[in-house]
Formats: sequence, structure tokens, C-alpha cells
Amino acid sequence: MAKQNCRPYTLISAIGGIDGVYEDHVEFLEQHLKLITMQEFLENQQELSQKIEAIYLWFKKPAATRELLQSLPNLKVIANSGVGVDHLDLKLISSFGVKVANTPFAVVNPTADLGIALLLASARRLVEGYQIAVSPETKYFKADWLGEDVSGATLGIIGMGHIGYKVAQRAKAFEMKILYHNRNRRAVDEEQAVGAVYCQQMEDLLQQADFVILCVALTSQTRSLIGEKELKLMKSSAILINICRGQVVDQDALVKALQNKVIKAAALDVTYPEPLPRDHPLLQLKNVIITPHIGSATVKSRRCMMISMVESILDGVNGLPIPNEVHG
Ligand SMILES: O=C(O)[C@H](O)CO
Repeated sequence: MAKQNCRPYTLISAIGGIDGVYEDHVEFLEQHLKLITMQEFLENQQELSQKIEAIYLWFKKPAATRELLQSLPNLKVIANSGVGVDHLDLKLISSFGVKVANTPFAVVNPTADLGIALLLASARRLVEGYQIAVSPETKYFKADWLGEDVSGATLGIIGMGHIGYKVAQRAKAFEMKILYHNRNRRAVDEEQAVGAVYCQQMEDLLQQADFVILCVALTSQTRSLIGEKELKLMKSSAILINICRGQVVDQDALVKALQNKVIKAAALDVTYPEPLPRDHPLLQLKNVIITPHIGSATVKSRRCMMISMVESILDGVNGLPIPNEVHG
């Protein structure tokens, strides 16, 4: 962490509540940053706009709009929680001479853990099983109520970045056969370490996999990457797991595929919008598990994010290279 003489003025959305930084993070944050809430900023904009050098952008808040950027002439850095930056207009931000940093390493392990948790839960129908176990209607446990084997099954990983690779490491322990598709092939020793086989064509992976897990960033190339055509290529016994962004899947096509048994099931940590409207068809389907975008939702991960964001702010305002800088 860069040595600082004074704590840089840093805009945050709020403290506590759904939009604010965690109250138990505030003590650490205050040691390093002079925190200014959005409300304080709006009440005293004339004085504070000159002083603010950083934005601590905690789960998309405060939104880095053109209007906000224009009102902060000395802004140097935006520290973004998490890895995804699809909610930020990187070109716009960089046109103001402002740097952006994210926290890729804080999210890698918990997100890969969640991917495996969803894979296991959907393969073994844990949510349905729980409902049967606790339902007052249940008189006996049926012997023909079956799930799918995970051990020995084929896992297709789409997006073999840090998270995809961690998923592969975990899947290896389940003796899964691993296929992956990625823009760039990984080094041979990295492939061998997890026993992963590269599929240059995503279609090959879709046709062979029993489980397909999505681990890509949301970009113009990956938006609706999985649509009707791709779902039809998958085995009718296959399960789709999404731990990246909802928009990577054409959700209407997914609903149809699940209703018509084109694929067997889906486990989604991400959808669009989030949360889904209460009458959305995905919420009515028994063969779907949905969690509320909790890939990085662990105490340790969120604390690591905070520390990494503070480091980026201190580096950025002190003119030092920012290790986790995101380039548009
Ligand atoms: O981008 C990420 O790291 C997660 O989705 C949390 O927003």
C-alpha cells in the first residue's frame, strides 16, 4: 500500500443499507481514506467537488455518470468492487483522465466455489430434495427420484480466466473430464495440471459436456453467447450453470429450452434483471436453481475487496502504477 500523508477524499455511496459500504468496513476505510457520502457531497458540493480524488464504487454505487465525473475535476481513480466492469463506461471515464481498478483476486475462489456448489446442487437436485424432505405432504421418500452423477461426468468450461481455471481445479478433484473454450488457449502445463482439453470451437464443447459452466466477462462478444442454437447443441441431459453475467445467456431461449426439455436443468447465480420479476417463468420451473448473485458474497472475499480497493485508491492518487488497473 502506498504511504500517504493525508487520507484522500473519497466519495462513497452511503454507509450501511443496501447501497452503502458495510458498517464493519468503515473503521479500516477511515484509517486510510477521508470518506464522503453521496449525501454529504450533494449538501456541500461546492467545497467537496475540488477535494474528491477517488470514488469507492461499492457494488455499482455511486454510479459513475458523466454528470458525476464532470462535477469532480480532481478525480484520479475509481476503485470498483468485484471483477466485472460491465456497468462502467470505461471510455467515458478515461476521457476524464480517471483510472479504474477492480479486485479480480478477491472474487476468484469464492466464485469458483459457488460454481461447484451450483453444479452439485443441480446435479443432485438439492433444492427439490429439501422441499420434499420438509413438505408436510411427504409420506415416504421415493426410490425413483434420481439425480445425475458428477464424478466422471464431462464439464465444459466456457471462459478459462482466473475463475474458470479455479473451477477446473475443483472439478479435477471430482474426477470430471474437463473441456474448455476460451479466446486464448492456456499453456500446456496449465492444461495438464487440471487435465483440461481445449476446444477451439465452442460447439464441440457444447455437444460433449454433461455440465456447461459460464465464466466469461460480459462484453459485446459474449452478450447472448448462449442462445437457442447453442442450447440445442447441448445434450438433453445437460445442465447449464451461469456464474458470470445473466446477459451472456439469451434468457428467453433458456426458458424455452428448459420448458421443452432441450436441456435438463440450469443453475443460475446471475439473471437479468436481478432480481427477476416475481412472475418470471424461470422462477416457476422446478429444474432451475437461482441464487441472488452471491459469487463473491463471503466475509473474507468482501474484506479482501475492500483492502484491494483502498490500495488502488492510494496508488492512484499518489501517481503510482495500480496493479489491478482495468484498461478499456
Ligand atoms: O463482478 C464481480 O466480481 C461479481 O459479480 C460481483 O459483482
